[in-house]
Amino acid sequence: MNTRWNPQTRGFETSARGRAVLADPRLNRGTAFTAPERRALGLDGLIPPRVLTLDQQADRAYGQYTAQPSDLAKNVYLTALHDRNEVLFYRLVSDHLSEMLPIVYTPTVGTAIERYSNEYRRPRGIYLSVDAPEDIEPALRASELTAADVDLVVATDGEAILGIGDWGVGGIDISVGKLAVYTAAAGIDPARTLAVVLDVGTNREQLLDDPLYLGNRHPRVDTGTYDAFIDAYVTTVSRLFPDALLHFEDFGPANARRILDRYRHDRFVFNDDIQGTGAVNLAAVLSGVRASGLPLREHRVVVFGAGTAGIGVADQLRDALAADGLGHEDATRRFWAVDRYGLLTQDQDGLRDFQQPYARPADEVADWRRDDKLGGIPLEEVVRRVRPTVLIGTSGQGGAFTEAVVRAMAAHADRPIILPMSNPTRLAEAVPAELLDWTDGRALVATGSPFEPVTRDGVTHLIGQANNALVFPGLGLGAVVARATRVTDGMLAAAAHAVAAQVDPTAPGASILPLTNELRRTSTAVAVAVARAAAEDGVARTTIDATIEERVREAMWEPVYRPVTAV
Ligand SMILES: NC(=O)C1=CN([C@@H]2O[C@H](COP(=O)(O)OP(=O)(O)OC[C@H]3O[C@@H](n4cnc5c(N)ncnc54)[C@H](O)[C@@H]3O)[C@@H](O)[C@H]2O)C=CC1
Ligand SMILES: CC(=O)C(=O)O
Ligand SMILES: [Mg+2]
Repeated sequence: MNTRWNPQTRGFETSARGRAVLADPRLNRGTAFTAPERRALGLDGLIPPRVLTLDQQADRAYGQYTAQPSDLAKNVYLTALHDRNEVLFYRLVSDHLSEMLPIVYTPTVGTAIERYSNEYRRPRGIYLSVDAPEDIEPALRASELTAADVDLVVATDGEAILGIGDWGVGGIDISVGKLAVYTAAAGIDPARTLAVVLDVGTNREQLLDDPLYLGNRHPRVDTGTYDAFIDAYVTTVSRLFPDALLHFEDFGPANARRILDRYRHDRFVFNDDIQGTGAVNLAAVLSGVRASGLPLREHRVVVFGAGTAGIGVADQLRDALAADGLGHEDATRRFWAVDRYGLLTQDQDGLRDFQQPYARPADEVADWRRDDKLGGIPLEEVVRRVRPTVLIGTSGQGGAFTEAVVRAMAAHADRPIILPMSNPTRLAEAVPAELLDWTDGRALVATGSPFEPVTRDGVTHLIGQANNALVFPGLGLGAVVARATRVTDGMLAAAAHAVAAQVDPTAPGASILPLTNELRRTSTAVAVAVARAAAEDGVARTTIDATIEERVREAMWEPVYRPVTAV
């Protein structure tokens, strides 16, 4: 049995017949198969006689979806639909993007990952095991995709899923969820993508003890074994699919930065938590700066949670402050990074290499209040001393931006920019309604997971989602259209500026980021900006000219049925 996409006819050709057609989610259109198609594909009698349109199917599916009793059940329903009929799945998600994004993505994808081995129905993606590195190539080849067929591979090692930690093989659902967002938000062709989990074990006892756990039942491997496995993955996937962008997701803090730095200069790789998050945060701050009126170079930034995302965020923002006239050194000194033992200071043991640039000299903070239980200078003291204008949360610590912290900040900032970016929802450092209350409606807020608008004093404040989902889909699309060979800092900065340019944050209650129901428009703008930046940085393999916007739109896959020809 053989199925292939014919780019000339823009349709599928398949030797599959009967139930095999219905079992392939790329080909299957269920009750929408027409009478001639049913005859040609051996489907007569296998489907009820009425032929429905995609619109009718989408209506029915929406009814089934809304009847599900919980968010997790909705996620399971959509996963099953995805496995059954890919076009219908994307049609449904695209039609109800704001409603369904929280189900296929944060927060519910977090629950789905925690429940992976219990809710498992059928496989999706590619499962690579550290115990069988020799199987990397055969597993990738089993996708039946050839060198020119793959645009994007999203891989996780499952160690730092959102803010919920190590979930081992269940992490595959974050790769699947990110790909669903790539397609729904930016029209990345789902047939040209692969979701991967790099199963290197898990340190979560609960999983190791669970007889149903589906991943490798051993602790995470040592660094040497890990690095060799990652290298085998990167090398093999780049050889088999030389044009594919390798997206890394939710790696742990000991590995994420190291792996990115190892490959970013000579491979087509992207770490979403470092680079995508950095870009969306920069967009939120640029937009907040417009609303506040205080020039970028005058801002002071506290980052709470100095891990993969937090320092990724700091690095891109630091470069923007530097470019706004401060220079690298002075810009770096505008940052105070707080982690689990309080403010990062140069005399602290155990700082990670990527944290070190932001550690403050010990003598500068010698008289700041320390908290002995914490083992350092707490967030509240940092805020009182620093008087920040921007406060960013990437700690995974729900509620960490307390009333005292926020009021201390608001005492010295007219329009405090406060971004609780941690996911899922329950781990947000603060919720928008409280932030607006504690700041008398002055705070400029965006959050990692979705929140409802907040109305106070007659003003409705729309809450933008400071989530890398505003960046990575368009970044991927722009990189694919430009046929880029690297993801450069220029491409990330261009993405951030493009996102910020989508909104007018100056109106009362306006969101500082584009809303998710406009995600497709945002992704288009990001893709155009990224393609142009790729050309400027000399990493594009096509000419980028005035037609780029049209080319980006044309490249976007739409959820409509394509012809299926029996061969
Ligand atoms: N909105 C967005 O687009 C994104 C949000 N995130 C969120 O950021 C959070 C962190 O993710 P990663 O950076 O990937 O994880 P990570 O594990 O690399 O970093 C978390 C950091 O928080 C620190 N931390 C832990 N407890 C703390 C405490 N009590 N006080 C201060 N710091 C503490 C850890 O030591 C670590 O440095 C997660 O909740 C994740 O969902 C991550 C990526 C994108
Ligand atoms: C959004 C995302 O990438 C995270 O929370 O890890
Ligand atoms: Mg992530």
